[in-house]
Amino acid sequence: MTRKIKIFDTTLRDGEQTPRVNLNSQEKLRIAKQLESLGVDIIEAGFAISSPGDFEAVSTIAEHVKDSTIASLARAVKKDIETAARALEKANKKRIHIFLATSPLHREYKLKMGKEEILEKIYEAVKYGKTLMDDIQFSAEDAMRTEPEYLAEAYNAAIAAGATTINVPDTVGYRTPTEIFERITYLRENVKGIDGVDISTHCHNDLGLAVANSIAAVEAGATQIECTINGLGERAGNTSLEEVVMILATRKDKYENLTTRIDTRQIYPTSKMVSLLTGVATQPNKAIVGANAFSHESGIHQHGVLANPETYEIITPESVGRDTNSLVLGKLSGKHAFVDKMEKLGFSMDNEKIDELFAEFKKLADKKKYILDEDIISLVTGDAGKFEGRVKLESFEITRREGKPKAEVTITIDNKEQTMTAIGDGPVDAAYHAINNMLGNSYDVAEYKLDSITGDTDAQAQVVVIIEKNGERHMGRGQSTDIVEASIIAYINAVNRLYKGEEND
Ligand SMILES: CC(=O)SCCNC(=O)CCNC(=O)[C@H](O)C(C)(C)COP(=O)(O)OP(=O)(O)OC[C@H]1O[C@@H](n2cnc3c(N)ncnc32)[C@H](O)[C@@H]1OP(=O)(O)O
Ligand SMILES: CC(C)C(=O)C(=O)O
Repeated sequence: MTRKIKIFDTTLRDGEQTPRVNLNSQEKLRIAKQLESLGVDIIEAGFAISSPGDFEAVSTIAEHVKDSTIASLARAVKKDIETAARALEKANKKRIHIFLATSPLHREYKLKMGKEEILEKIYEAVKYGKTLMDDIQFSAEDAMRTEPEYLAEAYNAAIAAGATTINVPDTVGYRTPTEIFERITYLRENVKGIDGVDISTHCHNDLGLAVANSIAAVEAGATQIECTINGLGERAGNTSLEEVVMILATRKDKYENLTTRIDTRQIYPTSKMVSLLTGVATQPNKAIVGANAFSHESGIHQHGVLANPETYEIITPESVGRDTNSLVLGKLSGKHAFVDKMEKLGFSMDNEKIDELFAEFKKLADKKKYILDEDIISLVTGDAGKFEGRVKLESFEITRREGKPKAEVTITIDNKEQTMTAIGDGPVDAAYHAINNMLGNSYDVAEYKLDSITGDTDAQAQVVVIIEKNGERHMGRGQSTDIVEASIIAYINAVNRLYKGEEND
């Protein structure tokens, strides 16, 4: 009998808990739309009570993404649950994800609650959630370090109150696959009504076992996997979506009865988009989506692959959306080829947006010989990341004076144009000095990261800058074929986000 495995993506919630990652609601919406095209069953869009920005992101996604169920996290607290329900009001399919920790450490030191009090809180919270919507998921935080008998009681309470999914997180990534298998088996044998609900797994990667542990949970009967694109998440991250999905898809001999709704051809574009928008690059040797995942360097391997790719490849690049011989676009390409490429990469948008992006594409094609898939993904991503703020770059010029770079930068601040020159240790440093002089402020650049989006010397660069003021950090991103321009755009983007944050305070 076929068993459908639901994919619950938490890139926008646990993934956003990755240190330094901070997405605005338009960026989150762009990712959510892509997750919908990917075929994700449930998108955890955020933690609505945590900030006005997260509330806005959850409600925007609820309004615009209709195929996937949209979920918001909530503590076992009435105001969290109410806020989650309000943010989800416009969703076609919605879920509140209520959590409460159950392990001895969390009970004693964090919650300062006894066992009975926790069981009551679980029951009350889920019961209250049920008055607001039908689909309620309950997670026992730190389940895998909780006494098995008590954990079963916690899930008994959640199911008795009406939970439709019970999630069994390995919150600190402590367990091994055998232990996960045994724990899920134990719960299946000891929790009342468990056959009528989905059993979910949520594994962290502290010991590098998140993917293996998720698969072990599924082998023991779990029907939902919680995961993130590129394995993003708190500390060492979560189960990576691309890896668990491709394990189930590739090992059909072993998992012939398990299916997911994921369109695997959307995996690579989604991974690239998330990496560009979050500013977190994937390591080259990352399974499935890393730059080297389908590269063959050594002679014996190359010989084998030329004779038959299956000698050294268990997955085809095409099956995960890494088209090796796809149509190359350039400055002479027309709109049909452009739209065709966008569709193949899983992006659907209205005609007005396509016209806008096509114009951007032509400008880029004037600067670059070939436009690769990564360039198209970055065009769409860059568009989502655009942030119209108080400060705008008009022009800049870099020259050298007495051996040092000199930047002349023109910006508008609240529509008033200003020009300033400054000298620096390098061209970026000089440009930042000039901008700071015009802003009348100097921000600490806590981080500056430069990545190339594609190869070649005419490649697009992505710069991520994090600036700091009064202990608060603001991330900005810029993309251009010119690294100084990308750096200036990223800095101005970060300043605009800082200003926006101050307006909201
Ligand atoms: C395992 C996970 O990933 S859980 C999700 C983690 N994600 C986040 O924490 C990001 C978003 N969090 C936030 O924005 C804030 O922590 C908020 C808005 C939720 C709460 O902020 P604050 O009210 O300032 O509380 P703070 O974060 O300092 O402490 C958490 C409080 O919630 C309590 N708490 C923690 N988990 C739960 C829970 N599941 N149910 C009920 N109460 C809880 C803690 O005991 C503490 O209570 P106290 O204030 O009475 O001591
Ligand atoms: C809220 C829960 C599911 C969580 O993120 C964890 O336990 O890691």
